[in-house]
Amino acid sequence: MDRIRIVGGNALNGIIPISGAKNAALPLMIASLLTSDTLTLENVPHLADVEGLIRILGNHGVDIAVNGRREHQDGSYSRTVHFTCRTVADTTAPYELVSKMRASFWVIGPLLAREGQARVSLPGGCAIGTRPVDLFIEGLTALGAEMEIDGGYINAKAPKGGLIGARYTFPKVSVGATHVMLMAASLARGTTVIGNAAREPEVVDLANCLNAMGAKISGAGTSTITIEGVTSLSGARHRVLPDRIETGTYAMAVAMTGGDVTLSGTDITLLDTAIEAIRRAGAEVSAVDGGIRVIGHGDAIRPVDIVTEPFPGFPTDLQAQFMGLMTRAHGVSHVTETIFENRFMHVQELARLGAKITLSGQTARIEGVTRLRGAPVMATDLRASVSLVIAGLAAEGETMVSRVYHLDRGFERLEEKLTRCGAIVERISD
Ligand SMILES: CC(=O)N[C@H]1[C@@H](OP(=O)(O)OP(=O)(O)OC[C@H]2O[C@@H](n3ccc(=O)[nH]c3=O)[C@H](O)[C@@H]2O)O[C@H](CO)[C@@H](O)[C@@H]1O
Ligand SMILES: C=C(OP(=O)(O)O)C(=O)O
Repeated sequence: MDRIRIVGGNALNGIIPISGAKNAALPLMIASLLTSDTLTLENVPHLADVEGLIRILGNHGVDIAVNGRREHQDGSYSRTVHFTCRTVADTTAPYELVSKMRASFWVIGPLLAREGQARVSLPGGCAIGTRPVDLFIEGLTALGAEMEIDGGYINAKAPKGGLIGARYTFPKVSVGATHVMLMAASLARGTTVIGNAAREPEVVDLANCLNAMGAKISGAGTSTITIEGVTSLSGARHRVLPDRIETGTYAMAVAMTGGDVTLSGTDITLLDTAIEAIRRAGAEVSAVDGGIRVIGHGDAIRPVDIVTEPFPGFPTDLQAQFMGLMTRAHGVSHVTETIFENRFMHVQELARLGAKITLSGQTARIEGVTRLRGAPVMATDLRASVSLVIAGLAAEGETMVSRVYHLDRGFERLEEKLTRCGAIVERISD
């Protein structure tokens, strides 16, 4: 199993190219199930989750052609992938595949809309909470589907003639359930109005792509989304939006190690709340042509309290990384997690590096320390693992991160990107 070895203490200087967003690419890829034409996606990141979903879509009958990568001067490369699902080969998404990645459960929306039925295993994904699927069941039921749980699977059946547009208001904001409702309602008869929809940029990206395919969606990015159903969707070409979580992660790394880094190919407006928190912590962050410039001052980090919330609030997917940053702040800060009930697995691992963190319910109290010391640590989930990497970059001596398969789900060429900016980071394959 691969490990990542980090020797901390170097400031980061240079350019880090930001990849296409994992959390946008996954629903966009799934949208290819809605049409018999080709959906072409540009800027698709090369990640374990994307490769996993390619296998899952293949099982449903999607032909996939990957165009070679093109290296750019800043070290970035773009991958264009063509997805064609002439006919759906199988409406079952089996446990062996779906249990590895939560987002693969979302195939339930397009399968139900296009084929009138789906049998999809209950999902897996990061162990950060119970992560139920009640909102998907309620939402699709509102569109007229019969939903039944049987042997660890959801059996979904559309009424004769297909799904029917309806008004449905989510009792709680869910990114995944909003994605699924957008895809399902696009091919329903009549108009659907979704209340309390997720407003994340990845939802807007999916809506834009579906509209390019012929859907009639308005209001994405607000809490009320209206979808006028159409009888069929066509192919389209769409560019996956930049990864705001990767952007925020590297910005926090620079804030922690010090240095001057341009994050290229990204957009500051995707993560206003996180940028504001990083600025309050003492780093200088500005929009520059084609990206964001971050100047960190390493030893002069100020304590900042944050609370995770659905977009546009502080993203839960940056909570662990921000806690890493706060471990070296001058003073006490508080990090409150409101989205997932078990997203503090990084706390005990950060403690191995010398961090002083105490937990009380959903709030962590972090007492900044003057220095962290390298140690062996274990990745427990995707974002927790990268928080250990950035803490390792700022720690004295060697940090060895094990179980890096978590990291490979969501961070493309992490060692390479950091090494190019002066960090000592290497992958050790045992
Ligand atoms: C692949 C992807 O895009 N994953 C992101 C997506 O996950 P995901 O779409 O799974 O997260 P949700 O927005 O659905 O979850 C938000 C909250 O709603 C709850 N919930 C959700 C569905 C449901 O049927 N019932 C229910 O109670 C969840 O347990 C959680 O407490 O949004 C999360 C919140 O921004 C991010 O952390 C994940 O990185
Ligand atoms: C939690 C995440 O992914 P997933 O929803 O696939 O578990 C994540 O991207 O941080």
